Amino acid sequence: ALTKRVTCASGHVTTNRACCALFPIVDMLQEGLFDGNECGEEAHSALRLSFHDAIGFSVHGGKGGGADGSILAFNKTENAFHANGGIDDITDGQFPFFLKSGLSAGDFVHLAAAVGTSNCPGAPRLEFMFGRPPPKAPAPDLTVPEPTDSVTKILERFADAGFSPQEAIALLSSHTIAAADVVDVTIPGTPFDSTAGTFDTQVFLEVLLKGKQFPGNGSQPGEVLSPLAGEMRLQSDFRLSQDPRTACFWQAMSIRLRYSYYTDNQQRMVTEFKAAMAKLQVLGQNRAKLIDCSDVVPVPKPFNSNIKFPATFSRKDVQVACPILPFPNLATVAGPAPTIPPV
Ligand code: HEM
Ligand SMILES: [Ca+2]
Repeated sequence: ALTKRVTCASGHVTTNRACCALFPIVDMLQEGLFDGNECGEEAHSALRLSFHDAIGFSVHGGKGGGADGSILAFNKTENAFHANGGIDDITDGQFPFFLKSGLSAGDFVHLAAAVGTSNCPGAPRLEFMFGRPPPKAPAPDLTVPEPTDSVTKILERFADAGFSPQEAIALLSSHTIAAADVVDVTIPGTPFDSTAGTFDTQVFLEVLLKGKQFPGNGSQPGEVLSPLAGEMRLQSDFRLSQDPRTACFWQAMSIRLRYSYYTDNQQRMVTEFKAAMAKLQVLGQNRAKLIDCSDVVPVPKPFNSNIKFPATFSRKDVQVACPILPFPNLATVAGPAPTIPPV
């Protein structure tokens, strides 16, 4: 089929004239919110915000409106939920741009997430569907998973929102561009992998490595020993990497599968993440009523390198929990064990 092409007054090309209004908003976000196309804290937080907004939904009804921007519009209510600790930074940061944009809160939150993520090399170009109505009410408390939750509780919550265990792991690819401010308040900006500025598969490898220390003020709820100084490992990520229901999905993201359909693990991760995010970002919405404006989302820079064990680590440090997949020897970065700086 021929794709329709429209040239906007700004010179941008898109498939639907309605999308023209979004290009100036994308530019405003890039300059004002993301400090000039950066894969920094605001970009990371915009992605986290889209999850915390959308997951307030149940396929059985009785919860929130899903990907409707309620977390931004009703931030006074939702910020008070324990699982939303630290979210006020990004709702405060986004609010003035939201007001200037003229978009609905749902469109704004999910556009910001797609644009912020595009600043991270290796990320997929996420979809953006345009036209969410304003949110009706805040989501209820206790819809957002906590790092202290059991694997059963986490998988039940994802299933209630319409996601399989494999999709839950795909969504957790997001923790490759992530850091914690409130798990241990003495060390804000402590990343979950050694490359928080790159959307690579490093987090899936590092979560499997033997733990050695806590990065800050001892052991905090939701945290387990991490392999690298300056890095935080969430208890939930670690348990999901080890549980028989999810270990093979986790491990498949971290290694090259020689006989798989995918040419490599990076491609597998971004393909699965993109598909799961496309679903997440329209939860509770009637997709058929939205306009596909994905072509307003910037194209991310590629990441093509092979991931490596951090210096001093090797195959013997991997806590393999999926017996049916091979775990090949990756190269090890040269030099002494690193200390990961805060982001
Ligand atoms: C089992 C489910 C999940 C749990 C328990 C969880 C937990 C957490 C925690 C505790 C933090 C650190 C918050 C802080 O201390 O500042 C965090 C950060 C983050 N999470 Fe998750 N998360 C989950 C799933 C997801 C999903 C599905 C996404 C996106 C699709 C996501 C995206 C992020 C991002 C991007 C950050 C970093 C935010 C920043 O650096 O400012 N998380 N997560
Ligand atoms: Ca990374």
